[in-house]
Amino acid sequence: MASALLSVRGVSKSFGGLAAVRDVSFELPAGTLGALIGPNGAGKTTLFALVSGFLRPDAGAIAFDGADIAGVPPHLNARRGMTRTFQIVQPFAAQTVRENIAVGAHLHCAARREALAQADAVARRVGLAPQLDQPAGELTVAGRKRLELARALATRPRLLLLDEVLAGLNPQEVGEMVPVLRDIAAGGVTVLMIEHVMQAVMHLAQHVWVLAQGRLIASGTPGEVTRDPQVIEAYLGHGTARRLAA
Ligand SMILES: Nc1ncnc2c1ncn2[C@@H]1O[C@H](COP(=O)(O)OP(=O)(O)OP(=O)(O)O)[C@@H](O)[C@H]1O
Repeated sequence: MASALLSVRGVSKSFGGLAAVRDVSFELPAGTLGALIGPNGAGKTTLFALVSGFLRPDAGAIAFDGADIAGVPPHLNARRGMTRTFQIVQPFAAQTVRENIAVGAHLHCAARREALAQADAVARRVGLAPQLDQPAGELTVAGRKRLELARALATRPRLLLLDEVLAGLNPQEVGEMVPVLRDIAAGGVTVLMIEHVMQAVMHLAQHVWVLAQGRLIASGTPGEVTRDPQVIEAYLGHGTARRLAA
C-alpha cells in the first residue's frame, strides 16, 4: 500500500452558523487519481480551500507528505508541491498563452527564457501548443480549461487539485480531456479532482469520496459509490434508492 501523500483528519469548517465541512477524514495515497463528488453545496470547494490553504480549518489536521499544513498559505503549499486550479478561469487575457503558462513556471525558474521554454513543454502536454502565441482572452472555454490546467502543471506539482476542469465542456471536449488528465496522472502526479461529470469520474478515478451536507457519506471505487444507496439518496432525494430497487 502506497503511503498517503495527503492526509485529512477530522477537518471541520463553518461559516457563521453553516457547517460547510463536518469532521471529514480521508487519505490520498501517492500516485492515485482520486475524485471528490457530491451534490451542489456539499462542501467540496470548501474542502479544497482548506487543503490548499485558502481557508484555515476550525478543527482537524491536514498533512501533505507527512508535514502539517493546516492554515499554511497557498504559495507555500505550491512550493512544497501542491497546486490547485479554480472553477472560474481568469487568465491574463491580453498576455499570450505562453506567457500565462510561464507565470506558473516562474515558481521554479527565475530566468524568463527558461520559464517560457517550460511553458512550451507544458502546453504540448495539454494540447495547447498550437495556441501558444495567441492572446489567452481569445481561447474558447475548452482552451481556457486547458490553460488553467497548464498553469497549474507548470508549477511542477506532486499533488494537483483540480476544481471542475471539465465543467462547461461538451461531451466531445470532455472525451478529449480525459486522456490528457490520465496522462498527467500516469506521469507521476497525484491528482484529486472535484468533478460533476460522472462519465469522466468513472473513466479516470481509482478512488472516489462522496460529500453531502459537509459530511463524507461514502468512499470506494466509482462503481461502488454509484451503487451506494446513500449516494443515490444524496443526489436524487430521500426514498429514491428504495423506489429504484422496487
Ligand atoms: N465564504 C463563504 N461564506 C459563507 N458560506 C459559504 C462560503 N463558502 C461556501 N459557503 C457555503 O458552504 C456550503 C458548501 O459550499 P461549497 O462551495 O464548498 O460546496 P460545493 O460542494 O463545492 O458546491 P458546488 O458543487 O455547487 O460548487 C454552501 O452552503 C455554501 O453556500
